[in-house]
Amino acid sequence: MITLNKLTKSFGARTLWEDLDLSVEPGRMLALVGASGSGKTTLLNCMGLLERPSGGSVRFRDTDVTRLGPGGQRRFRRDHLGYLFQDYALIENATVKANLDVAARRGDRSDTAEALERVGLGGREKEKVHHLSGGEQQRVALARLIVKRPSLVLADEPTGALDHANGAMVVDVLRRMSREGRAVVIATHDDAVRDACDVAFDVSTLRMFSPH
Ligand SMILES: Nc1ncnc2c1ncn2[C@@H]1O[C@H](COP(=O)(O)OP(=O)(O)OP(=O)(O)O)[C@@H](O)[C@H]1O
Repeated sequence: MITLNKLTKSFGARTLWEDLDLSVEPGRMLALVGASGSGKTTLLNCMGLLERPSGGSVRFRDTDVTRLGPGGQRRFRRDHLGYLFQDYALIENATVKANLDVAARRGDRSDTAEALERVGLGGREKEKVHHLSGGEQQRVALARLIVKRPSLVLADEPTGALDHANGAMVVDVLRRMSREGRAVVIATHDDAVRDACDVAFDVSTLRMFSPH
């Protein structure tokens, strides 16, 4: 589904990685691991078109998405991508429900209550996001992903701010999304998250390995 070919990223004179090849198929869950500063977040950002690679291509199905114009990139993000990032990217002064409705397809808003139940926030639709705790906001972002059903999910340390039970719930939800045919990529330092993935890629060594 998504294929990175000879991807290179430099900041000034510093090269994070060079000629990185990686592909993720639908139904697969991939962990991005590696030392702090090795470039896991930057790689996710390049896959999600939030940052431009210095060289190489990012192909989604048959399209090199790095070559799309601004409108094409916007549609690609809107139609295919789901982000689960540390800053949650929620609309803070809107309600939980309004945040989920933004992601729902037209005429398909009935899923929001179910998604909130799934992340342990059942009945919290009317609360303003800025009144929620960090972990609760992270779970709203997860519920938004469930509602959006993107073909490619990009998650950056999705268990970072959560206790053990909620961390396990997040992994479970992502696992289920991959079983439904989505490609899921998770940058993580958490061994339990890595071990729940089908395969892992070490951004420090550019090697793929089996976490099991
Ligand atoms: N916009 C930028 N300009 C310059 N350097 C940057 C920029 N963004 C990231 N970097 C540098 O690139 C390196 C990789 O950062 P990145 O956040 O991708 O690493 P990471 O593997 O996700 O780290 P961590 O595990 O600590 O979250 C860091 O040294 C960071 O300072």
